[in-house]
Amino acid sequence: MTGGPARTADDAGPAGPVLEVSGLDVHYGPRHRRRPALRGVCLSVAPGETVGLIGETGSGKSTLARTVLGLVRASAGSVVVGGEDVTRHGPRQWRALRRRGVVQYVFQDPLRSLDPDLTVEDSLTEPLLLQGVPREEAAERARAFLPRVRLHEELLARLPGELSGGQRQRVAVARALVTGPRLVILDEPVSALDAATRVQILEILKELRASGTALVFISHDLGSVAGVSDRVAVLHQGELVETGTTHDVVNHPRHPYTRLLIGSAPTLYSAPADRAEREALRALLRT
Ligand SMILES: Nc1ncnc2c1ncn2[C@@H]1O[C@H](COP(=O)(O)OP(=O)(O)OP(=O)(O)O)[C@@H](O)[C@H]1O
Repeated sequence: MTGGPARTADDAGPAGPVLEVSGLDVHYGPRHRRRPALRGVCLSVAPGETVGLIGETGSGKSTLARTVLGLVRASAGSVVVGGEDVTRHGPRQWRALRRRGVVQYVFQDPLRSLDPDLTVEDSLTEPLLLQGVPREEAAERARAFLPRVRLHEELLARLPGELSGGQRQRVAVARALVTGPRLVILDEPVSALDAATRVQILEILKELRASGTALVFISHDLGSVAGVSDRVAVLHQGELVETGTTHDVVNHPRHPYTRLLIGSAPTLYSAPADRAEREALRALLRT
């Protein structure tokens, strides 16, 4: 970020975007074999908004999530989280940001989001304790959050390994949201779940939208994000090719790749669902 006094995540006004990604380039590999994973990505997320980020495998979705979480370095452009430019943050600054609970995350595999040695209760109270909430109040707030993710109190004493996949993911969602962060990045949170559990988690996410936390919901499947998201952003080969309200993107997709994605989504109505047109769109994308 250039110019103006340095701002921190705590003094950012509530009206400003909670996430502002501008002209983001990310490369992987050694200098002589650098390959671009993201090119010129711009994405803005307002407080309390849910944005679905979709794209097929290898399009750069996880790279974008990991860059926003400070796990991957940007080669160019900027990432501003809660008003704080985090693009050049080092590990120590990131630790401080995570400690303040400005941004949280949920990964596809809940075992990656949860410490296998912490009980459900400890997993839920830990982020609150890190923020300085007294232990008793933290335990109370963790307990009070359980109904919002449809978990029963009797699970509080269990370790992640003693839960079903769906229960684990609900704990991961609760852990990410219990502190009321400004922004939560969910990277394929339902992809590893069976159909019934997927629907349950999607319903929970839909209800949690009212909490005021902004969600970036990443998926290769437009059908999963469409029911939950206010807006949808479409990544194709490292570039954001389309962004719009979910209604507009689903009903009037402008980019051929978006039309292809919609045509491939079995649960969505779409004009180009016809195989011949899909093939024509595929050919267009290859040129
Ligand atoms: N650590 C890494 N080192 C080198 N290349 C990587 C690394 N991580 C990802 N890539 C490459 O960057 C590109 C984008 O990968 P990314 O994982 O962001 O895609 P994605 O859309 O999340 O895919 P998926 O849906 O399969 O998770 C791919 O070409 C991938 O091979």
